Amino acid sequence: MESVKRWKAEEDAMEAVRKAKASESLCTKEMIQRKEMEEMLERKKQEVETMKNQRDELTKELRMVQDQRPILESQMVKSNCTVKELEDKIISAVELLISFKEKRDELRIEHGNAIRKVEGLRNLVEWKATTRLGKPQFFALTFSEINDATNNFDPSWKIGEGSHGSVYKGFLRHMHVAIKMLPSYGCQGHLEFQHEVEVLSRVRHPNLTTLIGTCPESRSLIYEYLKNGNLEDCLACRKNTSPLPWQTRIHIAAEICSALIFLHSNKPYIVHGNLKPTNVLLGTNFVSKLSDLGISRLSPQDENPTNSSTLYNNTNLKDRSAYIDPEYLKTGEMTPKSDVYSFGVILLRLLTGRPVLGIVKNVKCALEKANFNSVLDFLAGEWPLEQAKQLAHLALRCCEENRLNRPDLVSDVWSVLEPMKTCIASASTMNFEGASSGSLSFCLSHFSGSDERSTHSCRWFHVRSRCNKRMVEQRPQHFTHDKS
Ligand SMILES: Nc1ncnc2c1ncn2[C@@H]1O[C@H](COP(=O)(O)OP(=O)(O)OP(=O)(O)O)[C@@H](O)[C@H]1O
Repeated sequence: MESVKRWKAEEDAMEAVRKAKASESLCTKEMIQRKEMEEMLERKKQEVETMKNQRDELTKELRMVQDQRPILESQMVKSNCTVKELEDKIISAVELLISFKEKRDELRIEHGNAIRKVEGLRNLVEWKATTRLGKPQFFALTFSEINDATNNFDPSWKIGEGSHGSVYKGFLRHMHVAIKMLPSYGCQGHLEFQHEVEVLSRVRHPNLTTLIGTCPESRSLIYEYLKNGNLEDCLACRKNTSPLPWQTRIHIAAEICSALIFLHSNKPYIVHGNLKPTNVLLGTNFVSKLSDLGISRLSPQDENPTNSSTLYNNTNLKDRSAYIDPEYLKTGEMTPKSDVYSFGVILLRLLTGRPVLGIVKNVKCALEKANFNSVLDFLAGEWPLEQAKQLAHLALRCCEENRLNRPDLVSDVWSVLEPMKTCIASASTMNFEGASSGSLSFCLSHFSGSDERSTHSCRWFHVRSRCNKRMVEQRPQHFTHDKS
């Protein structure tokens, strides 16, 4: 019994020791956990501290920014105002510039027209003076004068070479002249040559190149010098020439027509007979004058203009024949209607600027297909389409194979060209301030076939001129451009 009690007591003691050990290890574990928790807590505290610091700094910065905000906002308002002011200034400066450019263009055109008028009047006065005196002043010059005038025929003074010889620029008796050196006499005698030249020198018109004199010794003819070269070079923009505006082209067509009417109305009539763009010379402000009048009679080689191939290659020859009246080629008979044919081809060249070969066919085709715009020379600016078409139809009538179907220069051609020419001139001087797209269509709808054609076309051209200003701005002005 005793032993049982002791065993039980030992058992209890062992159980108590076990429990004590278990609670000791639990306590150790808890202490470790507590330590870890305390460390974590410490770390979190530090993090919170750092975040607090950052928050404080950010709050400080935010406050500073908030303090600056009204200042920045007022600065922004100020700069917006300045930008607006500058924009307004730029807009008004651009408007001013555009109006200055428009004014400048108007003045240039006015200036050009005024100079044209003066030139025309001067030529008229000269012509009247010479016809009143009965005989124009005509010089017979010596070879030595011609030699001096051309700086001993300096090759750099040579300005052209045609089928009738070379042309030199010269300075003679204080004048710029063009000296044409014709080939040898052939069958023509000295007196005959002199007589022929004197007859030619009496034919004077503002749109005919004036023959000033002759040098029978060297068989040369002395003409006034036209500083803007020939129409062919201008249409092809050779030698750095700028494209001719459509207004100038219409002027040129009218001037050629006027010179031809003058020649044809002579008794007996005079036929130019060699009309082509190289024989249309352009002087100051692009006033045009026909050259080479009667030259075929002075040149032994040229019975038929298509035969004189000495100086020409095949292409040139073909181009030349494109201006020749087909009836003349068939019959050998040259009449004023032969000039009308050549004039028609020149008019087509002025309108289209295209090569002469096939030009009649091309324009006919374009008109038939209602595609005329595609053949117009856009380099000339914005053509007035209806008027350009009217001119194209007229030109095609001039180019009729049958002479009898070709129009009359006075009643059919001049009657169309003259009002157009006048309108272009008046458009530049008229102060048609109310021009707008509305007035443009008004003028368009009233132009053709009206009794008031002249008035309407004046307005029309004026409006059209204004519409063309943008293009004109990008073009050097022919009216004032000195190309000598
Ligand atoms: N009076 C002039 N003023 C300025 N240049 C001129 C003058 N006469 C002729 N020229 C220039 O010389 C070139 C040659 O003229 P020319 O009349 O001899 O030959 P063309 O007209 O070319 O051909 P063709 O002999 O078949 O008529 C002209 O195209 C022109 O450029």
